[in-house]
Amino acid sequence: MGFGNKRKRPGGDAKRSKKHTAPSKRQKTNVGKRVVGVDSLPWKTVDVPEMFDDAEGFYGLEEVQGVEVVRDGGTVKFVAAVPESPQESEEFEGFDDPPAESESQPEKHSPAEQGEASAPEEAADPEPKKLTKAERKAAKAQAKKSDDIKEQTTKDGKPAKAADAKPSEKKDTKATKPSPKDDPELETNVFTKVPGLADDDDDDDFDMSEWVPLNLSPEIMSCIARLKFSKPTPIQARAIPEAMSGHDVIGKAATGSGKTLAFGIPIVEKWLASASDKQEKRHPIALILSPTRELAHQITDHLKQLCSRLTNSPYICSVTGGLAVQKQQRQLEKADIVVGTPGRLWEVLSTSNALLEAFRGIGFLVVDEADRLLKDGHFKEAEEIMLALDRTAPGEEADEDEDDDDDGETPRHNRQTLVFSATFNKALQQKLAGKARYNLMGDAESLEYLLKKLNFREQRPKFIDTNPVSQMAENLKEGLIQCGDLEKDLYLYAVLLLQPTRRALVFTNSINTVRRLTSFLQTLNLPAFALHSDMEQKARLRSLERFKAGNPPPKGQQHATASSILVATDVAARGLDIPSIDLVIHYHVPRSADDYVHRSGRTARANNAGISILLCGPKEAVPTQRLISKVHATAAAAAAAASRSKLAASGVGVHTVDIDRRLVAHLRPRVSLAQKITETTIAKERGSKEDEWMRKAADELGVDYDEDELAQVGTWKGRGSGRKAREREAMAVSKGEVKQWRGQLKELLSKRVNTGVSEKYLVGVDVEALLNGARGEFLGQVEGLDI
Ligand SMILES: Nc1ncnc2c1ncn2[C@@H]1O[C@H](COP(=O)(O)OP(=O)(O)OP(=O)(O)O)[C@@H](O)[C@H]1O
Repeated sequence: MGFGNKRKRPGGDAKRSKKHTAPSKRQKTNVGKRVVGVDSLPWKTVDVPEMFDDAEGFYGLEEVQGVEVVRDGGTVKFVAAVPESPQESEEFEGFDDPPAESESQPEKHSPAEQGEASAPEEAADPEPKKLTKAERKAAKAQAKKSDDIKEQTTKDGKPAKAADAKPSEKKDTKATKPSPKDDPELETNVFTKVPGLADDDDDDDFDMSEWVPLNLSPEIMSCIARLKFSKPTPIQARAIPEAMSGHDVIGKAATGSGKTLAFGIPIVEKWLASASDKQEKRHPIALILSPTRELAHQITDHLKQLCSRLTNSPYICSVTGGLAVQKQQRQLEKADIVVGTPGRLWEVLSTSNALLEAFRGIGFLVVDEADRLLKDGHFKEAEEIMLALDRTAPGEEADEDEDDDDDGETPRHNRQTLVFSATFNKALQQKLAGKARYNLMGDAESLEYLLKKLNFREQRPKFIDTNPVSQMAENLKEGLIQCGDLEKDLYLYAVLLLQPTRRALVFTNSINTVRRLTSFLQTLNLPAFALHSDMEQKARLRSLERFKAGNPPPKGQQHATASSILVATDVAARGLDIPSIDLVIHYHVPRSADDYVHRSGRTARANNAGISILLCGPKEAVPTQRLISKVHATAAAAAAAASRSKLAASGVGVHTVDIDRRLVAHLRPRVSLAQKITETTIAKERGSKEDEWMRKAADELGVDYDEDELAQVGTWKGRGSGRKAREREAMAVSKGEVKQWRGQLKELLSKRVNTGVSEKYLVGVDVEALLNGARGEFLGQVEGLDI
């Protein structure tokens, strides 16, 4: 019996009470009943029945079992069937004050509640835990270093202070426990497990020696061994020790280079150190700000994976828009690590002084994708959060130096601030690196000024730049296809068809183009899914699920196509870590060099190879040229300076991909039909929506709706009139005609494309080889583009 998901209607409870009042026999005999507050009911996240289930009731929806709804005068009260225990065995004795939340809420770190794989302490296996070989090895490697750890000093000669005493000195290494199951909480389960995550036994002989210099606790070493990460990435190797020594850190590293764990590991280490000290309710230890919802969920998931073998693990939750607020409020009350988007976080935090007060005590404030988060539409809420964290609570004594915020003195708070991105504005980089005057009081528009708002604890945060020469991932190959402005659909289709990929990500600059291209590719029988900010959150998450679920094409398949394609706006450009994306296509040239870096960075992650292809029309030639020179300027200069270097030998930057033009021409009939079908379908949908809107408007105005008259009004000749005219034309196409086109397209798609040269059929083109310099037929030249 489940009822009362988060969409329960006010007033609907009394009616439901009839349906749900009778507890089962088993409940009557085995459970104690008590009155509890609605927020104290043991809500459980509704599981997703199937991946693509359309049913209501997941993504943030919750249900509760064994609850009676009883009317008490004018109020409705909830009698929860709570499991009987020595402390909780009292029979229901009538209405009383609701018991404290802790009595009826699942345990703070219970796996069922958190979706963590770790077991609650009371449910611990009575058998002593056996360590895997890797765990033993990790612990041994760490023990070898323990003397050094004890004597560890900071550069200043002071004793190391972050994670002040190592958890390893305080905790029993045998406490670590392998985690048996996946996270059942769908909202944080959007991203698949880290590939290569092995069963415990496979950890045997896993060499962790390269992690030893970081002086991590045996628990964390064991967690990392489980993830099969044999060595820290450069940003991890440099940022983790600084953060663990208590410093503020600004970290810059290429896309896909492991920045999440660079801040995640120090946070979990500190939590482990403090968790062993305290029994009472803890304050949250870290607040992590992310610019997009998907990234917030991904970070949450990544940190949960890291902690998945800890017996006692931090409660990690995400707080983002598009999902149930009440659930997030409840989660925030017991969270140790919170990952969220600024808008929703501020919405929830600003309504509760208690929450705000709790968050004032955080040990870490992390700003991921800082350059985006501190710009765009996010800054206002991010600033509110930062100000609120530093503000004295109402009724609290104001500190004497209250105006510290602005005078550059040490701020009152005691948190560390960790700021990460693959891209920072150049002038700021120079300042952070100490090459220019360092003054975080720059003009109000600049990132420099916004960083000032972060109120670093230290005058000079540690700036770590692991990719000063090239911002692009090392194994990324970049190509450019020059084509006519109206031929982009054709070349997009050609690349997707010719280049075998497991997952391809197509970026556009507009939501309308995402809609059109998704429909266009689907019409061509390609598995395309849309992602943009105008979609409902549930649909966004589902698109990502579907994108990830695509299967690789069968081996030896002649017409190799991408197994799944995501068509997205820049909402997918930052941070998303989806395994096996091997191709990124920029359908539109990105608006900025940084956008290009981040978009391209969705492939070639964690040392994997990947290809980024830019489709460039004549009108885009100039911005493209600028963009490329900006992205590759430093690398080109470095290559020129050391002309015998490998980099110079292989050439720097973007190469033109010369695809055989005749091959592409053979695809034209398919593309033309698919374009006609798509445009007609979209125009009809839009038309009927507009029609409906006009009807309603006319209704409200009390005037007659005259379709013909309104159609006349729409025949103006101004801006957008061409599109309107095309739309009208498309709307006039009969259903029969569309059906006929579909039939023709089906016929074409069922046949292999004969390239006209004797028996030669269209087969995959090795774009990678083309990028390496093997030349196909020249595709066409765009004036003025000389790359
Ligand atoms: N030490 C490591 N060894 C191997 N893989 C790692 C290591 N650390 C992290 N990874 C993996 O690398 C991938 C990229 O990590 P992450 O998402 O943190 O990158 P990022 O630097 O934040 O990228 P972006 O700039 O795009 O946000 C993830 O799949 C992660 O699991």
